[in-house]
Amino acid sequence: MSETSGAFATTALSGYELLADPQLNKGTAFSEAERDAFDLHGLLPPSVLTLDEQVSRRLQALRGYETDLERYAFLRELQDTNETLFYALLVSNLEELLPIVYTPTVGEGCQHFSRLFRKPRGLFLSIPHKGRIDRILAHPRFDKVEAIVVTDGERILGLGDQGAGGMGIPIGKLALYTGCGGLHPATTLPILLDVGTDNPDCLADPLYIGWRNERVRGQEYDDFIEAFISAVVKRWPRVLLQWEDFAKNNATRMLDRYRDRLCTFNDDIQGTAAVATGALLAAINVTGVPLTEQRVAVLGAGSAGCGIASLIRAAMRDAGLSEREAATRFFMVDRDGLLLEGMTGLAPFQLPFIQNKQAIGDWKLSHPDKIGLLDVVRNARPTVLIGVSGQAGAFSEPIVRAMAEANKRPVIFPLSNPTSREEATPADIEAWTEGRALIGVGSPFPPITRDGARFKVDQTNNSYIFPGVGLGALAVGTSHVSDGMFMAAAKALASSSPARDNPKHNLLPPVSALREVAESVALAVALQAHKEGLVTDVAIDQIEQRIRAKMWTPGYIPYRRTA
Ligand SMILES: NC(=O)C1=CN([C@@H]2O[C@H](COP(=O)(O)OP(=O)(O)OC[C@H]3O[C@@H](n4cnc5c(N)ncnc54)[C@H](OP(=O)(O)O)[C@@H]3O)[C@@H](O)[C@H]2O)C=CC1
Ligand SMILES: CC(=O)C(=O)O
Ligand SMILES: [Mg+2]
Repeated sequence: MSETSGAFATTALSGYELLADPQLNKGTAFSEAERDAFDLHGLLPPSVLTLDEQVSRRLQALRGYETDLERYAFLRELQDTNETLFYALLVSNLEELLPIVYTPTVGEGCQHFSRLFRKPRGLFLSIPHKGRIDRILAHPRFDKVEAIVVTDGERILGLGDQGAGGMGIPIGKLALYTGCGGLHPATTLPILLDVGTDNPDCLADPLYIGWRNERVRGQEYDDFIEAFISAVVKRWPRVLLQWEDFAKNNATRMLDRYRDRLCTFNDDIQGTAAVATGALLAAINVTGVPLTEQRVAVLGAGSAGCGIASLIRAAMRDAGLSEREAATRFFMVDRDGLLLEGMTGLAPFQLPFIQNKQAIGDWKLSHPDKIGLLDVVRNARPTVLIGVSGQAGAFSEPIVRAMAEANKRPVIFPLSNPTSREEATPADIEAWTEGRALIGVGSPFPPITRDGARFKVDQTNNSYIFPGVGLGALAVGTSHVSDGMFMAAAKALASSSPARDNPKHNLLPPVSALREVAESVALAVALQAHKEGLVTDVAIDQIEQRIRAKMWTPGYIPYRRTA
């Protein structure tokens, strides 16, 4: 264990033990004095490097690999060996490394997790160990934990059930909490709730590292989650807990059940809603079509789709539409077509978004039995088309062309992840709309050509939101995370839109600016929490300073040895 006191840290570890601790290890950057004090001579090559030199060396090695999956494995290994160096490398190369640490490569990382697993990181809590959760969380290593990202691995990006391999996602999300939101790595904890898997490939794989069992469901699942949350709240009463990549039958249910019990939010529902709303508000500055005149079609009426619809609808109400009028503006298309009054089998969280039969009475339909997206676009003439279905290519040419026909500047956001699951590619949308669309994608794509120059389409991903929400909430110790805080985050994001100065510019700041984005989102979120009375012991004029003070910049500090 180590203690940090401003300019130096103390530890009783030495020699191999010190080098084996990723939170303390400096590798070749241990100074001569530290090598003397901690018995490191001989264990390290004699040359002492600076952090910058270590970063250059690792970057060179990283670039030498052939595939992104190899780069992912290399970075994970580095993270588990020397966290300071990992974050120094990440922070100084966000644009290049985010697609590896995060989407799309993290998806492959999850799919290959059983083969890539080397060293422990975070916690695997499995059903057979339900009675031991308190004991597992009690380890002193976790004393400093402030932020948890938890998944049960059932809906990993658009890749479906990855079982225990889903652990890659909380690890990746928390890498952004630190890399972008500045939370100290020792305060973050990724957790995989291993409740089994229904993925036949995992179950049949002799090397699968998870609990080899079909997914536990129903009361047994709920009891396990309850045991987990109770243990978490007991261990860290003020922790921030982010739910990530739960399947749609659990995501909203768990959020509703626990949002008043602890400081918690669901990233796929609320974080995605805020980035989509922020990007839409930014697009409105360009198109000039006010929120009160927008009509929104969403493909995929699951967690993300209904979360997005809910926040945009709240923004419409803020802009002056009545509740009833705002409700008519959404066209949610799921697997069985447009969500329509009278449909059976809808989930409770979908019910607020069903269309009225009368409202579509005069639609001309090519398939009256199942109203698909093309019929919706042709008839409703939406101004905005959002994809969160995980279905590659679902925004077909006729659909995109119909958007272009109905709108001077159609807003088209295929947001599914990873890259292989996007509903359309930016290049196709650009071609099918004659360059008139305002495009946002969930995962990175190569630049398109626009006006004869290379144009990098906005990665409209909740990574623009959750690091700032976590930072803001923790900096002021908010008791809960409210919907108002996500609206504040969306507006803060929109106000940092480069298109505000020049409509030809991007809707969102570049990925390389994610640290600045997190800081401004954090400020907006914390101010909103304060306004809503969710902050009790921080004065409003201290908030900005609190946020800055909370942001850790990767760097080494000297160590002193304790007995
Ligand atoms: N850009 C971003 O920041 C984010 C992107 N996402 C992405 O969005 C996608 C969905 O996530 P999430 O909402 O949590 O997942 P959900 O499973 O909750 O929702 C997806 C919905 O799409 C439906 N669907 C499946 N196939 C079709 C189809 N052919 N046509 C219409 N609807 C279909 C699903 O139905 P069924 O259940 O029957 O299959 C389900 O209702 C994922 O790819 C995810 O990576 C999510 C969060 C953030
Ligand atoms: C980005 C994200 O959270 C997802 O695709 O699930
Ligand atoms: Mg997610």
